[in-house]
Amino acid sequence: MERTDAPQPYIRPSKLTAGHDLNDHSESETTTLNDFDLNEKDKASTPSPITQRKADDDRSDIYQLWLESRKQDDGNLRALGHVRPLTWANIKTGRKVLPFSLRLFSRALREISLTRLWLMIISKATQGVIPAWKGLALANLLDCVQDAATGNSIDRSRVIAATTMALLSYSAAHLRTLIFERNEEFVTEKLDQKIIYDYMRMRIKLSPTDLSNQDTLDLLYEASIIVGESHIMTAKGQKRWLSPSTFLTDTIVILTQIVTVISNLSLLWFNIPTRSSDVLIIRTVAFFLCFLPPLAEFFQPAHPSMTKEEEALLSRQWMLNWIASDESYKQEVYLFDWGNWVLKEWEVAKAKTDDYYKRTYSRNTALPFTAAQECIQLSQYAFLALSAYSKSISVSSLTLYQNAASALIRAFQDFKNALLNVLEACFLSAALEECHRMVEERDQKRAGLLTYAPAVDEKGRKGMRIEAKNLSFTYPGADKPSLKNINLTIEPGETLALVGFNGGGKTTLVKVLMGLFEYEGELLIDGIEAKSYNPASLFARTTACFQDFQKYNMTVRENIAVGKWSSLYEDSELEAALAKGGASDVMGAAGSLDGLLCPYGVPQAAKARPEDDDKTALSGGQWQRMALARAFVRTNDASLVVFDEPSSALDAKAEHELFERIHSLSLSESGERARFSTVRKADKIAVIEGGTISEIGNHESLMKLGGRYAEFFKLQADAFA
Ligand SMILES: Nc1ncnc2c1ncn2[C@@H]1O[C@H](COP(=O)(O)OP(=O)(O)OP(=O)(O)O)[C@@H](O)[C@H]1O
Repeated sequence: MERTDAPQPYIRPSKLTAGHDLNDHSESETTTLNDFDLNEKDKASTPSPITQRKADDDRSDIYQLWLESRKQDDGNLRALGHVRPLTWANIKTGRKVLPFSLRLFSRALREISLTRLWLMIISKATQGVIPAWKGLALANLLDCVQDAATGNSIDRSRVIAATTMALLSYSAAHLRTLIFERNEEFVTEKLDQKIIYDYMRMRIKLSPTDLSNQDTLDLLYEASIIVGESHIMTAKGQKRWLSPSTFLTDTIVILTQIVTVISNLSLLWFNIPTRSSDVLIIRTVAFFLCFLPPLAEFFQPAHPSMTKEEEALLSRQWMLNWIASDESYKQEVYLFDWGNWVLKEWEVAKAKTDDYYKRTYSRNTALPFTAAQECIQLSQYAFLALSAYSKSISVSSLTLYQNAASALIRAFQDFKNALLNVLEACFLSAALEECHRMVEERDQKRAGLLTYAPAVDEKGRKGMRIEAKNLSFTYPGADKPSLKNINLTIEPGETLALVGFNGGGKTTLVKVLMGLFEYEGELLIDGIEAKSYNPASLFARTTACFQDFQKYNMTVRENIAVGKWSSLYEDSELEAALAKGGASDVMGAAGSLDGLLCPYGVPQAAKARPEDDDKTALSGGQWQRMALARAFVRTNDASLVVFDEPSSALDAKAEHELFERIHSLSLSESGERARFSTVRKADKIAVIEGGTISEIGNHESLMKLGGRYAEFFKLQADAFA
């Protein structure tokens, strides 16, 4: 990578410190340099959440089919993660979705040898024949017993043959497991791992913009179920977990059950020995009676669906459950004693979600069908008992019939459950395939974009030249823009500090300027529209320490190398970054660069678990220094350096040292005390209020203006006087 040792610009949104009630200032007091208010035309050009959703109508066929699978009879969409019922409409949609789902699985199956796959299919098919074989073997054995009981002569060879067949049939199931089980485990494990790995890769590639689109989030939620990360909600309100191999294993279960059904039906038709002339009647009636109980299953009406409000309350219930059980909430729950409130709120939410279950059970549609099944089953036995009474049927035939009938009922039940699972897996994997497609399509588009290379300007300065013209941004789902008509220029090597009220838009502006969000208006990097660059090439030239940095439960080495993974084993580089972040003492506390850090805060609590024994817990400020080291490790490659509230958890000495280092990066002037003193050294200072720049200039010009900046500066200077 090319290195830049020349001055680099940094954008430093400096937030006003607590203790000054600056939020009391009304918007009307704002001294506005430019008229940044949106006129009607500008408002029209700012994308509203609705126009964003409309644009999603252009989505692919997979997306449309996935959406169709969520449609309910009343026209509303089924809640995410709620099982689709087994209806003809869903089966038809499933058939259309199948080629897309198969694409996902065929990619994963390529990793598995065809021989192994065929072995699995054959072993499962043989499993389907075993119940019929067992039934037949038992019937033959019973025939021998009956002959013996009625005093007929015993044919020894027949008894031996029947016993051997019974033994073989009963041990066949165990033998099949012994021989093929490992292969089945291997195939499903490989399939699961490949799909989960691809899913992780896809999620890693998603940008913050992707993740702020509600439709994408919906797709991701359903995609996360098929990889076993999240659960599905059954019609009875129970949680169930699926795995990627569910699709394969349950498709094979369907095949197995088809074999079971065919083998048992042929057994019933061809192998019930009867002794009288009413053979055909008995066979026909017995045969068709077997179909009735399972058929009744398919005509059960679906459970009612949840309303939006019930769905939201169910999420609230889970959230409250999480607050009660997760240790990260413990401190506040315990100290503020709001555990009882959590329990009470859970009960309130539960009372409302109970309405759904009451509705489900008041319409217990399963009952008449279960009763019908039982009646049919009883009538089968009554019919057969009568046949036996009239000596139309033998004991062995009766047993064979009973075995075959129950095997058929079980097979239909398993067939139905497997079909339900395959159908669900089909829709969920379609959601996953759509996410893959989106990411692939975007990657292809990006391949044709420009690669950013830092230029040297006419004054010999390296770094990015950033120019924003009428830049606006609205968070997807928000009803008003967070940034409105921002106009500013940062020259290479220049420093910009952003100041303003909480919620003014400083972090949002920084993230938009970094290319993390899509925007309206123009953003030029070295004179070229930012959207024309491949974002990865821009990010390779950017470093940042975010306000909401992460604490990784990893080694010190890994915690820093997050900023530049190529330096993972470059000890001197990592140690230099630690020193720049003021975090050298962290290495001392952890023992070495390989010491494990614990993000849970309180060491005793963390060490309550054996796996946490060798971890080092850090203070808030120490974690912030680690995050700074992460940002500093890539400063040599960076043309844009961003610090968003880098000193919020630092003590006064550490803060002073940090800004000294930041200024040495950008060659700014030497510093004074406290936070605003660091801001005054920036080449440009912008005051952000209500998503617009209300003042921009250097410290002297803004002080002379006597506007908002001068007011902020005076307030903080007074606080330190
Ligand atoms: N993910 C989001 N979705 C919708 N709106 C958001 C989101 N994040 C921020 N906002 C809104 O954007 C506005 C600007 O927020 P931003 O975080 O940029 O402010 P800030 O100036 O950095 O505030 P602070 O000083 O408190 O960090 C706020 O009104 C906030 O409600």
